[in-house]
Amino acid sequence: MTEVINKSLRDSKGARWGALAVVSFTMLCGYYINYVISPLKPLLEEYMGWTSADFGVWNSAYGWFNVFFLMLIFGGIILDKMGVRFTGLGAALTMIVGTALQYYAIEFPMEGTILGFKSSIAIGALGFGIFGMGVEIAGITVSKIIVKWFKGKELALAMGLEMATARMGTALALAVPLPMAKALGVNGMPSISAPIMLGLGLLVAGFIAFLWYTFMDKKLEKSEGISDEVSEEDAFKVSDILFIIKNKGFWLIALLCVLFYSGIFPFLYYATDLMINKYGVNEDFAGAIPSLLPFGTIILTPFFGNLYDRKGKGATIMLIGSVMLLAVHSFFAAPILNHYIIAIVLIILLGVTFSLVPSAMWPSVPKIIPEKQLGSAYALIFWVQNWGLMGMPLLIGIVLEKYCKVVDDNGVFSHYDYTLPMVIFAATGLLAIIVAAALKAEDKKKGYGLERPNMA
Ligand SMILES: C[C@H](N)C(=O)N[C@@H](CCCCN)C(=O)O
Repeated sequence: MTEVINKSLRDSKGARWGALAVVSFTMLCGYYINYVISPLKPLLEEYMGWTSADFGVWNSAYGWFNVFFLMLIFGGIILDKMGVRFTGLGAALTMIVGTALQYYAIEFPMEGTILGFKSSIAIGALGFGIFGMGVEIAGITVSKIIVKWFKGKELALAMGLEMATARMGTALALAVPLPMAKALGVNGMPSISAPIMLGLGLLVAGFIAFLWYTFMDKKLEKSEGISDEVSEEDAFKVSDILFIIKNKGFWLIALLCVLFYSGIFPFLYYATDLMINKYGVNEDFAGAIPSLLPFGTIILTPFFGNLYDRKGKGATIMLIGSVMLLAVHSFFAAPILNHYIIAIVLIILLGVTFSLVPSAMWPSVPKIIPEKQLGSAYALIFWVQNWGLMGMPLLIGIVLEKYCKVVDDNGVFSHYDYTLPMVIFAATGLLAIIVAAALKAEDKKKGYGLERPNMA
């Protein structure tokens, strides 16, 4: 007698890792645009008259719509109501529209001001804000997709691999734009918009990849006997938000997330400039040092994810990562430690830190929040995190402009002193330690299972 067993497509290794590869590529394209202007800061100041504060405004715009217009929260609700296919395609399209605006602002600089900002900064920042909305909603959508395919399996490894792939986009963005803008320049004038055009092309490719994923998603649901992407029973209800925000474990993860990521992502916006101003690295190579950070995470995030899947200890991993964040930024702040080799070592250590916390944090959320509320839970965490991603670049930009300009004997600007900004970044590490310790204690009390392996 032959036994017929209906297997979910999730059970096929090829199908689930294939789906992961496709959606991870979409994230890689988005992460490239996240950082594309960071290495261009010196060129933007020299050739387009930007100040550090302009740079800070542009980068903080990433969170404007997510934070003030609650677009991330709406995005999470849409995700739980409409499903991953609709939301993911919408997010990928939004990234393209936002980036087109950024390209326009850089390629066709405008005179005058809008709402007190230089016109080009205002238009470009608007574009970055729209892009930020798209890439964040894409991020929560992809997180939900990974849980859909990998729950009870290699969840943390899969999330680690997705982040690793996305970070290749970050590495590309830190290493390529400056040499590319210079190489494609004409008559000594660099082509600052060219790296953004490259990103636009990548985003279109990312959109096509996600379109491909939607077919895989349909197949998965068919294999599980689901005809409608969101069933009546699973549909999102407003009471779900109340359930999430009443959960102390959720708030501790959200707080740790905003503190930890405020010490990393905004730091990356300024890292190339830090290398030039503090460590005296040549402009042409300065982006290469921070780009080591994502490279390290590409290997280590899946490594720690796999460790979490098999051995557990998620809360401990997050605590160790937070301690390392404080240590690394404190060394960056120390004025006498200014040899570029120290910068390289610190960036590598920051890469380890940046692998530890995310590899344990994101796969821990499904241990605290049920799957049908996951879209909204990830969205709320991203929303809290976006306050930091928005506020921190602005704060650092203003601090640099007001308190960190060093002038030479003739009163001419010579360089930025990065001590104070780095002390601010170190403070995020200190606060993260306190929250990570509280999360570990809460896990012990409530039994979320953060210290237990993910795999059954
Ligand atoms: C910037 C974004 N809000 C974010 O936090 N991204 C995380 C990845 C979160 C999704 C994990 N499946 C990152 O570390 O890049």
